[in-house]
Amino acid sequence: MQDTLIEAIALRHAYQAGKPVLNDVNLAIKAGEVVAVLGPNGTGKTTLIHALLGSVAAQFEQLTLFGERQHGQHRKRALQRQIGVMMQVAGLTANLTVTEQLTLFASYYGTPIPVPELLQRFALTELATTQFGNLSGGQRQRLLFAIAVCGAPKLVFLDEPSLGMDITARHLMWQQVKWLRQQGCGVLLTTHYLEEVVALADRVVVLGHGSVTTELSMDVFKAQAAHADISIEQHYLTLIGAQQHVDDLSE
Ligand SMILES: Nc1ncnc2c1ncn2[C@@H]1O[C@H](COP(=O)(O)OP(=O)(O)OP(=O)(O)O)[C@@H](O)[C@H]1O
Repeated sequence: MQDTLIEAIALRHAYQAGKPVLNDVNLAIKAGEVVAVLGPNGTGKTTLIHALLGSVAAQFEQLTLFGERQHGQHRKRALQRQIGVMMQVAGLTANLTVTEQLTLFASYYGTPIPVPELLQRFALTELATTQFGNLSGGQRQRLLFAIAVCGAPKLVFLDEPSLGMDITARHLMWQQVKWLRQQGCGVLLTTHYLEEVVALADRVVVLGHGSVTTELSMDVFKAQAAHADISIEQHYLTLIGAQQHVDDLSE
């Protein structure tokens, strides 16, 4: 049986009293598994990652991280180090070069991935001496992804990692996610690109207004679409209850 890396039961969070963003969300990620968390804008995907990391004060019935029960917001440093995180908003020092950034972040870990390997894996070799402030949006995303995995984590949270990436960079990112999975890493991926979900995910979790509305394996997701003779995109729109809305707009 695969190891469960993280398991949350009845995760709840509200930024403002009386306005819950996460409502009793259950989520588990196993070693070597890519779980795509999907849902329309504002349904709580980023908040879910913050809640798991303890960067917001979420409540839960139970949260287990690498087999250890967690209490409140605190996460032990030793456990945090085993998690790689790439969030949508991440500021890095503008005047440090790509190599300097990677060297700095890798130095926080005991057995990091060597910087030359990171440069090569994330197609950053030609940008090695470029300062962060002079990188394009997609190049910054590649660097942020490399930083997220530089400590050879067991679990990775990727919040819309391919935002702004060109097609080549996106495919390169996919290869690296597949490589992480081969290493036994568990991956939580949020994305609005369904082709990415089909290429990478083993399991799909759909959030609607902060609750899990659908959870199914990628095989079942694809089979349901094939059975209904509709595209993956149409199937997803049906699952989130938006197909009728799209049909109405196109009439
Ligand atoms: N720091 C905050 N303070 C107050 N409300 C917040 C905060 N961050 C997010 N929210 C609200 O919480 C809800 C969920 O936001 P979240 O960013 O988790 O959604 P998301 O599913 O990741 O969206 P997207 O697909 O647009 O990235 C939204 O209504 C958002 O306005």
